[in-house]
Amino acid sequence: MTQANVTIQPKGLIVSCQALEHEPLHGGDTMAKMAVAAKSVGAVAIRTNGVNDIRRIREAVDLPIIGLIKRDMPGSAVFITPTVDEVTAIVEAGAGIVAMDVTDREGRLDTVRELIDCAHRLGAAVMADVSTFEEGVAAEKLGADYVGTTLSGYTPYSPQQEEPDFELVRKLKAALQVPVVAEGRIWTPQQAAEALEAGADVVVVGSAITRPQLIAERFAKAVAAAAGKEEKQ
Ligand SMILES: CC(=O)N[C@H](C=O)[C@@H](O)[C@H](O)[C@H](O)COP(=O)(O)O
Repeated sequence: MTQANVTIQPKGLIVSCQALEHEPLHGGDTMAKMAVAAKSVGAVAIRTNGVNDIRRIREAVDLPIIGLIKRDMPGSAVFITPTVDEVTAIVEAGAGIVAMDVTDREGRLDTVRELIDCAHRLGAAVMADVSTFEEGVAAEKLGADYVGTTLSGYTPYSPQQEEPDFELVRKLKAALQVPVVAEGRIWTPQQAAEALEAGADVVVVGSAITRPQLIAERFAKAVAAAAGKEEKQ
């Protein structure tokens, strides 16, 4: 798959290496090390947040980088690459693909074209993070090079579920020309494989690989539940 100057090997695994400021792995070269680990097992690209991690990962691995900047904007629910300032910073830091919110909130679909055009002018491709089928269709029309299911479950009007949204993957694949990225709540290798069966061109896995506190939490909860059961017996 070639968009702008970037190629992502189809049917591959993309590892999202992200740690926000409040997370234990934030800072330094920890996410770059995660990216090295991902590359060592054949990951075809890395998705990451923030200028520091984009730069460090750019130096550490020669894989395509999907960059984003999460920024809270006062009075807005949009937080993934909200403005052209972030688009510019992401490309300058070395990402070849810019991920951004392309949801139907706060008139975003009317204003996001400026961000998409900006990324393209700078020579980068665009991954649209959407939450519904309609947003995916709109994203392709607006010029996005990839459409990902990233935000399904994170807008109030999209399905709120614990499982990945494979139904959205299926519907997008049937309607779009651009590659469809399955992303969000993929926790097991089986689910990653299922994403491809649903029609995804590539699969992004994040927390299940790179957020140890969330991985550990699942074990801790299972152990606590089992301990509770034993006590009752
Ligand atoms: C909703 C949102 O903010 N998603 C973010 C987008 O970049 C990341 O926090 C996720 O880790 C990423 O989408 C991968 O998903 P998961 O970690 O579920 O595999």
